[in-house]
Amino acid sequence: MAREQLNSASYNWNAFADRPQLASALAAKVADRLTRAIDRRGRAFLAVSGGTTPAKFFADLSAAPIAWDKVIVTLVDERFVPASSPRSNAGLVAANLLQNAAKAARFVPLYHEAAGIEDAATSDDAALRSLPWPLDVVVLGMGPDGHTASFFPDADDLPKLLDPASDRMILPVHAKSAGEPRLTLTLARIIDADFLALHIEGEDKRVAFDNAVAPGPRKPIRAVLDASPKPVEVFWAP
Ligand SMILES: O=C1O[C@H](COP(=O)(O)O)[C@@H](O)[C@H](O)[C@H]1O
Repeated sequence: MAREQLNSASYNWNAFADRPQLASALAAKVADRLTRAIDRRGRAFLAVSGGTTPAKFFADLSAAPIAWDKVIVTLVDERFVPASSPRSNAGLVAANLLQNAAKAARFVPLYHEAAGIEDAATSDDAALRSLPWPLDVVVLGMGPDGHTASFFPDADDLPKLLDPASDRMILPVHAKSAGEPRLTLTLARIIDADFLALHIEGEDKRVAFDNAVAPGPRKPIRAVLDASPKPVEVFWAP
């Protein structure tokens, strides 16, 4: 059900009675899109977000009976911390998604030891170029401030992160509100995806989303909705 058409893109609002039902539905949709990609091109390329929201969705997806050995999983963004850190998105993915059937997938992390975030982003960008772009599936999250990926409203160089014509895969992010330096997919790579979903939960995120799509100062999530050539599938539960 499309709640409203935006001035340059649209989104579809998929609301669920509770979070387990959302997790099950999103996992089934992502598994279906991955299988279609494998049927079409012999492999599938998935980018997922971290934070606190996706754990149940990851657990449901990890059990999906698909050809996980043909799936490459990477991150939409990463905090500049090792996988052993409780802040690590790679750690969240390892503990919740790369389990069960999904253990057979190939995981490509973003964090690696480097002199600094700029060096890490440069080497990530070079290393990830060999992956089978464009992404088949991207699942975004969103913070209460309207950030998505690591596109924080107070990020230095935010226009560069949000440039729909960027040829970069990965860029570094410095933002006071981010907690630590970040590595992020660029908006250009995100909107190239064959299937783009936004997974948000709770009344606070619904209000934040509604504020972001209302007229007014443009939040990063709105930049993604406006730039996406296809409707973004929003999955929400209270
Ligand atoms: O810092 C981050 O925040 C967003 C949203 O996280 P959530 O805990 O509010 O769901 C997340 O999508 C992103 O991957 C993460 O690095």
